[in-house]
Amino acid sequence: RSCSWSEFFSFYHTLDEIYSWMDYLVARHPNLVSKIQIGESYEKRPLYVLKFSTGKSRYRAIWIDTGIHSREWITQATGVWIANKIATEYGKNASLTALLDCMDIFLEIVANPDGFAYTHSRDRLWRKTRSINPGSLCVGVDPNRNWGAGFGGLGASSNPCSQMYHGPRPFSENETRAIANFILGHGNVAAVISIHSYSQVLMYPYGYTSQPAPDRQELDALAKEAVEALAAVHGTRYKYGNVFSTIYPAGGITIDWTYDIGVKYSYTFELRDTGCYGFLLPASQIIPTAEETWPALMKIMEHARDH
Ligand SMILES: O=C(O)[C@H](Cc1ccccc1)CC(O)(O)C[N+](=O)[O-]
Ligand SMILES: [Zn+2]
Repeated sequence: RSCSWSEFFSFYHTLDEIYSWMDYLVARHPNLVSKIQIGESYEKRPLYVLKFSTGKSRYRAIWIDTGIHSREWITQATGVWIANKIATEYGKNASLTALLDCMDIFLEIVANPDGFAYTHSRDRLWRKTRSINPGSLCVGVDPNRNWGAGFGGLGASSNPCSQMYHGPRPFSENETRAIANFILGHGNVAAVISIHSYSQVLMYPYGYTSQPAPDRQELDALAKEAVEALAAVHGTRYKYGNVFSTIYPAGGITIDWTYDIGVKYSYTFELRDTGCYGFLLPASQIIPTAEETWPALMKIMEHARDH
């Protein structure tokens, strides 16, 4: 039985299957795709990032991460589909080709591999990293509260047993520190898109304060365009707005830190659904979810290229 790739994208996969597939993609598209390691997890797993680049020089870059919360399986699956989409449509799709002719894309599909492995082996609903908290029986830090912007503020907990435990200090986690160091080291990242699930929302800064972001007008207008492009595919409706007022206050989040270091186009997606299945979204919804997310991503990436 030949296993067609569309079948591959229709299923959730283990960490090893995704890492092997990354190597397959690189081997199949050696002039466009390469794999870099930005660090290692607490349990010493490699943190791999796929680089999509046509340029010899270092173009301005777009960063996309999926799976930073390990239980949000639709996000890693969407990351796999996005990687394949970029690799197979470069040279065919005019707008993607135009984008890659002057931008690089960096995609970290499994941003929390220790947690992801744990969702397969022990606890499907594990969210945090798997680092040991000294003096506590509770394991892990919330990697979306561990960033150095509004760290330890609203919407984060100092209790290691909490799902929103911010950790002992900013960037205490290998997994967040590796991304931050990569973005700072690259020095030319124009957009950061951190993909979560669920609740069907597209958000921009801030989460740590109710103060409006200086660029909120532009970020809001772009979010509106993006969710309209998303809805046009399968009719899925997203809300959009700043984190603080759209969902809840949250200090120490990825996009507040990237925005505050100067990455204007910092966004977070909360993919399907709105609570019917939640984190246990059926695999039958992987391809439809990825298909509708793609035009929204393209809107943000093209805008970042042009501004
Ligand atoms: O609380 C979170 O970190 C996200 C919501 C969010 C996402 C980005 C920035 C601030 C908050 C919700 C979720 O994706 O983690 C789903 N959940 O609550 O488990
Ligand atoms: Zn999340």
